[in-house]
Amino acid sequence: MSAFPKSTVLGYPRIGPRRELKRALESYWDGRSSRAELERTGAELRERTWRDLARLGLEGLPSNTFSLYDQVLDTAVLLGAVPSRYRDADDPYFAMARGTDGLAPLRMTKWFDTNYHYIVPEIGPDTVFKLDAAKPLAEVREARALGHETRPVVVGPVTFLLLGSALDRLEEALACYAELLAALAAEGVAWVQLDEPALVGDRTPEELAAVRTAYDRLGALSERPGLFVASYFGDLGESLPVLAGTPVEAIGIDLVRGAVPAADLTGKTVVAGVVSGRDVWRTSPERALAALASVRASRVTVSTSCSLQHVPYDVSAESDLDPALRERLAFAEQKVAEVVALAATGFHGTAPARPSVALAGPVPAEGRGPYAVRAAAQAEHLRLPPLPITTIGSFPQTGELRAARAAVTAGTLSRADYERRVEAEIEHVIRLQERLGLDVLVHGEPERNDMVQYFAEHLDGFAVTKNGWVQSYGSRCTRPPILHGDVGRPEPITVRWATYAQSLTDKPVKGMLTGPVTIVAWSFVRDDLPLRDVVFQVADAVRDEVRDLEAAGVSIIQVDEPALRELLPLRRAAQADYLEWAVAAYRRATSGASDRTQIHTHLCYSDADQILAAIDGLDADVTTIESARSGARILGAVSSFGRGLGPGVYDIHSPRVPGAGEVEESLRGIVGVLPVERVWVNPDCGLKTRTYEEVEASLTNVVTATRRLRAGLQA
Ligand code: MET
Ligand SMILES: [Zn+2]
Repeated sequence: MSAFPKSTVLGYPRIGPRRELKRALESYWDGRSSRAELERTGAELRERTWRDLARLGLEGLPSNTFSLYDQVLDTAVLLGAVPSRYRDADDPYFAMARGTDGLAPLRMTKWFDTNYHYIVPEIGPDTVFKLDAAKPLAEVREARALGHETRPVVVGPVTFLLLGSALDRLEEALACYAELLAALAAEGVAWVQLDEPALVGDRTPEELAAVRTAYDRLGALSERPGLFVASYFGDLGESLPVLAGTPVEAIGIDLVRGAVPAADLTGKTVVAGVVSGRDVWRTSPERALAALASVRASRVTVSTSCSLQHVPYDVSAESDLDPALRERLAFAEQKVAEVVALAATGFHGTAPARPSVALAGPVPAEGRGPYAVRAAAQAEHLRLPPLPITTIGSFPQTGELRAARAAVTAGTLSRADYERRVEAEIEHVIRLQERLGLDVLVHGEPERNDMVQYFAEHLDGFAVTKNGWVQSYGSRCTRPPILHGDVGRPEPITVRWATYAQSLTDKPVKGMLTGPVTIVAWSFVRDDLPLRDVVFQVADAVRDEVRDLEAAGVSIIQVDEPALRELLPLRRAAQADYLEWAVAAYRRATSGASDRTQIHTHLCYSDADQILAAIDGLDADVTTIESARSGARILGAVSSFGRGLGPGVYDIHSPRVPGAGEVEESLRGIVGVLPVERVWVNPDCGLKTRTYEEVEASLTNVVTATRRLRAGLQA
């Protein structure tokens, strides 16, 4: 077996430096281009990545890190775990990812504690595991034709099965992995990378036994490449001795989030993740070298802490950033260069001084009364019908609006003209909601490029990038702001749009804000202060905005926290502390409102099950929460909250329009579990990714269904 290369990365961004993949996907989905054209874009992006990594001097190039949608979905296809209902679709792969007219997509959720979303494998009694190794083999051959030997990367069996809640199918899955390893060996592949991020979470004895079985079994195969099991996003903990006891030759350890293991790993190669794949800061060479020098193993390879898919491509594309800030930054290209540079040294260095720790300011006194008092004051003031209908905030972001924003940046459209367009859009959205018969209206968020970036652009302490895109799911990308200094709110941000919208209608208009945890979770955050203190600084800025909205006459204010679950530490031991300060931050942001002001919060994407007590602790008057896409599992759990609840009645991630009957059924399910007087009717999430046509049809059906239920209530 050849030695593991001295430098590598666990994965690389794939959306394209100018989001080429996004454009190619959307064009294919819209029927403007063929599958062959899409494949061509994919091939160009792969070629470019391998060329760049080789040019930077990286030794170990990964392959199969490219994906047309998601690497977990690719693994499902690899193992034959394609539910039969998708097999006859025109394009089964995208039917699973996005749904079709007649088929709902597979469930999607967040990849560990990142803002990347993967497609949840559906493994049921009908699943027949059967290897289809076409994709990894094709990428190995494609790279070879370009002059690169590569290490295919595949999600490992334990993580894949845990994500699909099917660890009991280990034997069948292992048979496929064994066949895959044989096929790769026959292809002349020297190393394969099996990603097992699930091993950094708390694992039961049964799960640890599965790790042992899996890697003993795969390790015992006679015809196979070297096995590199990559962990990331934290410490391996109790999984490390188990893995170390199997015949795998190389183990990947995240030395940014986790500590250098005390264990002696002589006999193994340790692929040491010392360059962070989760932030945008330059690596401290002293800290990295100190970590590298203290690993006890037969061989140490320098690597990133996880795939670089979570960071943007290249700092040098950011000419507008303050040079002093730019100096501190490293995106994917710069991080590869750091890996190469570290590998070229002899791993000698000293530990750096610890960063100084700032204390959070005093927590503002709680201003709000108990829920019963608030609810009475709000009911009196708002006079809403039973089952009030609302939306989550955003309406479709039209191409015209995006073009207008680009024109302002380019200097070809004046700010005043742009603001008139935003107002016209707000008026359109208000009229549409009135016509459809919604009860609590929104202004539609047309002025926001993104729910976090927009606030970052208006707060001190943040910088925004031009090209710093990171894939969120499929073709969707976000451009996380960079929180690099102390946060402050120099002036009101949303008040003028909210009051303009309210001036157009007699129905209440909700003010829409992004919560402190979400703003921080979806930004790249300074690493010289404890996260909690950074979040509290943001919370104080949101608190100022809540106060100003209220003073301007806005009587419902929604503070979104879709990322509350995302920052939850993967290890249980650290979770309570996080949840305590996250909830405190939310209350700090919202508790300046009077009892008469109704505070809403919104959560989505996440498996909320683990953080229910914290969601309850937010003490929002109304909680709207994704429910339709995740199969309404959440209902029973939230029924104890005792305040307003809006479980989503339809999935907004798919272009499919739900029928009125379907919405009615889902609503009946909801009022079967929750007291009807507390139920709100709303979609799973905001509507910005949909078209007006879809939105109008869907909301029409939502109103029809709600009216049928209301009629039943009166009868
Ligand atoms: C990801 S949660 C989105 C909430 C936001 N208010 C919207 O409607 O788009
Ligand atoms: Zn949402």
